[in-house]
Amino acid sequence: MVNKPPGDAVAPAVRVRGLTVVRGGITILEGLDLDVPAGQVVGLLGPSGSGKTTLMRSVVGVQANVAGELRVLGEPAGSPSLRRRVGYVTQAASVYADLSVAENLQHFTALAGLRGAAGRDAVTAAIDAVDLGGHERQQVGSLSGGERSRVSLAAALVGDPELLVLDEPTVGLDPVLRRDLWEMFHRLARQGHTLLVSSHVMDEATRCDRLLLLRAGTLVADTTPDALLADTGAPDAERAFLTLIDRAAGGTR
Ligand SMILES: Nc1ncnc2c1ncn2[C@@H]1O[C@H](COP(=O)(O)OP(=O)(O)OP(=O)(O)O)[C@@H](O)[C@H]1O
Repeated sequence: MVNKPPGDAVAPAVRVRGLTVVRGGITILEGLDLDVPAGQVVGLLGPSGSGKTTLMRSVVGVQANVAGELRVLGEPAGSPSLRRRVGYVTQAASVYADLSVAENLQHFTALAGLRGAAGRDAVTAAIDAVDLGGHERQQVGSLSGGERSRVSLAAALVGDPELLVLDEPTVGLDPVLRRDLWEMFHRLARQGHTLLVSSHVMDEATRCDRLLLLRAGTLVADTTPDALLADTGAPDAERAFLTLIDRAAGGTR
C-alpha cells in the first residue's frame, strides 16, 4: 500500500495552471488554476456539463487539445511513467459482465504486470478494499449496480495507484451504498492514496476533505466543506453553490 510521507509539506498530487481544453471546436475548460493535495479525498463538483469529465480526462492524459500546465505526481499528465501510478474509473463500467469478479481482477492485475503470487495478493487486496469478499466467483453480470461499481473500482486499485480519479462513482447508488463508498474513499486516503472524485450531487460535498466547484468550465471555488458553508452562510452545500454562482454573476440574491 502507498504510505503517507511524513509532514505536511507535500507536493500536490495534481497541479493545474492555466488549463484550457477545447473539444469539438468549443472551449470547455478555460484558464483553470487548481491543486489536488496529496492524501486527501478531493471532490470535483458541478452541474452536468460543467466540465468535470473533461478535467479528469486531462488529468489522466487521455484528453486531446489540452493547453497550459498539468502536472500529475510531479510528471506531465499522460507521461508513460504515470500509467501504473494513476487509476481511472470512468462513468461506464469497464469490467466484463461474462467473467467472475476474480477473473476480471486477474485480467487487470495481468495488465498491471503482476503475475503469480503478487497477482493473487493484488486481487485479494482489491477485493478486500471494496468489501466484495464472498462474491469472488460470481459473474459480474449478476451483481447489483453498486457491487458492479465496486468491481470497477477494484480493477483500478489492483496496481495500487497513488492517485485515483473516479468519475461519478456514486451515481445511481442508494444512500447506504453511497455512504459506504465514501467511507472506503477515506480509508484509501488514510492509507496514503489521493482521490479525485466527481459528483453532480451537491450534498456529497460534505463528504470530501476539499472541494473544487466547477461551473461552465471555470472554477467557482477551491475550498473545504466547512469554509464553503461559513463563507456563504448557506445551510447546505447546494444553496452555498447557488450563492457562489450568484456572487460570481454579481447577483444580489
Ligand atoms: N467532443 C465534444 N464536442 C463538443 N462539446 C463537447 C464534446 N465533448 C464534451 N463536450 C461538452 O463539454 C461540456 C463538458 O462536458 P463534460 O463531460 O466534461 O461535463 P461533466 O461536468 O462531466 O458532465 P456530466 O456530469 O453530465 O458527466 C459539455 O457541455 C459537453 O456537451
